[in-house]
Amino acid sequence: MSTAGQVIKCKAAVAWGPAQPLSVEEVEVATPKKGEVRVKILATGVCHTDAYTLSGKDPEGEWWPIIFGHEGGGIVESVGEGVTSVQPGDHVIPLYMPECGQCKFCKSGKTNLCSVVRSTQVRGLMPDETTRFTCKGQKVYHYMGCSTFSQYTVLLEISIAKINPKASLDKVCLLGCGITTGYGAATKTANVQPGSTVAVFGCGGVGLSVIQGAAARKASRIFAIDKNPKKFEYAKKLGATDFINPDDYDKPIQQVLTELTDGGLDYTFECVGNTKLMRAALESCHKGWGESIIIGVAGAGEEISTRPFQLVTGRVWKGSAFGGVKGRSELPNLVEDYLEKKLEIDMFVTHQFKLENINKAFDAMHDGFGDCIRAIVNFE
Ligand SMILES: NC(=O)C1=CN([C@@H]2O[C@H](COP(=O)(O)OP(=O)(O)OC[C@H]3O[C@@H](n4cnc5c(N)ncnc54)[C@H](OP(=O)(O)O)[C@@H]3O)[C@@H](O)[C@H]2O)C=CC1
Ligand SMILES: N[C@@H](CCC(=O)N[C@@H](CSC=O)C(=O)NCC(=O)O)C(=O)O
Ligand SMILES: [Zn+2]
Ligand SMILES: [Zn+2]
Repeated sequence: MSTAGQVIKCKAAVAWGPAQPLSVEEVEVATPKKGEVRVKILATGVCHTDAYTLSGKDPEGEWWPIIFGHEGGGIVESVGEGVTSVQPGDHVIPLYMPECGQCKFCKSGKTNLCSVVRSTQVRGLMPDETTRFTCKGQKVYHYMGCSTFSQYTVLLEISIAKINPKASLDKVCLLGCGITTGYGAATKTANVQPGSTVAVFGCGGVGLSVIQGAAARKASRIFAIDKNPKKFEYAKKLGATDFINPDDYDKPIQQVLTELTDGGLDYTFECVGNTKLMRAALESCHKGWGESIIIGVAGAGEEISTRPFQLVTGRVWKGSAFGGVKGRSELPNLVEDYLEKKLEIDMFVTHQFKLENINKAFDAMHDGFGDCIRAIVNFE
């Protein structure tokens, strides 16, 4: 029976305040307005950025109660007025980085940072300054324009990538953030060249995806750097050639790496969110041309530093959001790569939970034993 045109009551994990466990509640999900789409979420990954904002330390995340989640996969349930690019039944990935195709950023051809709705999205609102969720009579805020920790969510049409329905949503949901971010950072932001040398600081879901991207670009040496040696098993399978635990050395990691690579690396990537490691990653780059890409999200108020001489002498510091990938036009190609077995995703799914146990998914992510790359919440 169609639910189009009706308010849907369903389950969602609601965050009522910072640093509290999520609470699975019945929520009401309003009908999609003009340019909006209501999506039934089948699976969602849990990303460190969800935990970061839940911790209360995200300067852009002060809106409670809120429904987190931004790494989902689902099926279109109904569409609002004027929506033409998707229809009920389409398989989709929500995008925290929209692609409107019209704004200054989209038209520049230089960036994926579509900014047309950012001012409302970071305040947990739809562009009309309202939300589509209520719970216990209270307004509930959206998160990163996605809110995938809900059985149903409302998204903007420009925040949806339509994908091949042959792909399992409980795998390709990871393209909604972690895998696309790392893979894109290597293949788009850095544009790693064949034969080059690469070092990846932090081998979680994001860093491992950088490794996969660097291997796809036929880098000659790929250093996997992590304090947790269990991550090296995954790194090796994805193409890393060298494995370094900084705790095994009594000198700075940048010195270790420059000595091992005749002066430094062509590309380095920081995939932890640690500002000291960001400096180490920059200073591990080769003089004259080495590029360091910051991907990790650092804590509020933290700043990066280095001697300006590091830049004067030709090292380049860059950042990457969502891997520089334009979600609507480029993400569906990654799904095709997955279906053609050119892109590994399955290996990243190390833990699965039902929505009722979503807090255990956060625990798994934080457990520190190194056996969780990505925890998935399955809704069905
Ligand atoms: N820019 C963007 O668009 C995006 C950014 N992010 C950010 O990227 C970062 C990485 O995400 P994700 O891969 O999911 O995170 P993980 O925590 O899964 O991975 C980080 C890895 O780095 C290890 N580590 C921690 N400290 C060090 C250190 N000093 N030296 C070497 N290794 C270290 C961790 O080990 P251990 O587990 O033992 O702590 C872990 O294995 C996060 O900050 C996240 O918020 C995520 C998605 C998009
Ligand atoms: N709000 C935080 C910064 C959060 C951040 O850097 N987000 C990344 C995506 S992280 C995904 O897991 C991003 O792409 N940001 C681009 C944007 O426009 O928000 C803070 O203020 O520190
Ligand atoms: Zn994320
Ligand atoms: Zn745009």
